[in-house]
Amino acid sequence: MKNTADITVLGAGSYGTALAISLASNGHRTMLWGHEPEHIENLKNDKSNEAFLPGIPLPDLLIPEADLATALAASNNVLVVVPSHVFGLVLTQAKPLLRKDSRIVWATKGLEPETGRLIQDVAREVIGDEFPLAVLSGPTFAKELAAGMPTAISIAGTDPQFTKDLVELLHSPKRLRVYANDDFIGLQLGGAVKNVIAIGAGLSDGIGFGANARTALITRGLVELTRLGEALGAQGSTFMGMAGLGDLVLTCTDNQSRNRRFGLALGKGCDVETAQDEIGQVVEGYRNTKEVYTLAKRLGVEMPITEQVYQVLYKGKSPVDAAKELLSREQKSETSSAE
Ligand SMILES: NC(=O)C1=CN([C@@H]2O[C@H](COP(=O)(O)OP(=O)(O)OC[C@H]3O[C@@H](n4cnc5c(N)ncnc54)[C@H](OP(=O)(O)O)[C@@H]3O)[C@@H](O)[C@H]2O)C=CC1
Ligand SMILES: O=C(CO)COP(=O)(O)O
Repeated sequence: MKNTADITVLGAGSYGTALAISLASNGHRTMLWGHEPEHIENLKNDKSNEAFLPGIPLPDLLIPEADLATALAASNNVLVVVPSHVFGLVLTQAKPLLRKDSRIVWATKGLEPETGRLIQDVAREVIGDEFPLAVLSGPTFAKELAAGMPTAISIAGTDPQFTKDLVELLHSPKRLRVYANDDFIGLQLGGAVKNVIAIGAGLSDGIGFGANARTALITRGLVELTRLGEALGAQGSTFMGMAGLGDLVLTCTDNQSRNRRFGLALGKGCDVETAQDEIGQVVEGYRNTKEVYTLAKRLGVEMPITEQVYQVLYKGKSPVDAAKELLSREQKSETSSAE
């Protein structure tokens, strides 16, 4: 009993801890693995994750664990919640320690560094095709989820039984509503592209533009996401749900979003490094912008907002010049399928 769990969470940052708290609060024994033994010791001693979610108590059923082998032996359900740029690395470390019956779900939002591949492709390359896979995606700030505030999320995967079991584990009538979805690609892509648009919204607000500009960015950002998603085989309707519109509205409008805060700082004249240091947690959109831009170019999909955010982050363009370029684009119909 001591070393078994209903689910193991890999990644003891803000979101991994929040999901582990949520699972444990549902009455499930949940092991939470983190790669820094000192951090895990602090979790055990403080009975909270003061570094990432200060003041929020860890339920008794949440067991912090520093040993990856112990964590992976404890349960066949493995929820990976590390930043996208280390997802492949963590899964590679996990691979020889996985059980034969392991099932892998991730809440990571992003694409593979440099190539812009979906996380599912990274997972398949590392562990092969035999393990059931799933993804969680949607508008879920870690702090609110951890505090038990009402939240909704979507889930999709390759194996209906795994998806059903995950809904059972995660769903709570008091705190977390989980929607099953059959668009595995769409859910992954939504979580990555919204990071880029949230930076764009932050840039716009940082410059001093108002609600009109922010809302236009959300609306046209949704069009960009849908266009890229359909080119990848996702269903357009997915993006009207939690993993599209939901996460875009959340992260483009609320300063809990690190991507939005990053854009805000840049819009006010801060440099990339200082803005990242001040946030002190992962800003997925910084890398994701390059990845989404690369993917869109490869597929020949027009993504003008992404293109301008890319120019600001990687080509030294000023946020004001980027905004001017977006505004001065040629007139077009709102519903045209091309740009
Ligand atoms: N926070 C949120 O509200 C939400 C986050 N997400 C997604 O969840 C993912 C994780 O983000 P989040 O928890 O917020 O990020 P944080 O920055 O809060 O935490 C990241 C965690 O990953 C750890 N980590 C870094 N490198 C490695 C590694 N090589 N091996 C193991 N662990 C590592 C960090 O450890 P260390 O501190 O030692 O570097 C840290 O504990 C991201 O893809 C994010 O987009 C999705 C929805 C909501
Ligand atoms: O994905 C998130 C909420 O759904 C978290 O957003 P940030 O990574 O921008 O903080």
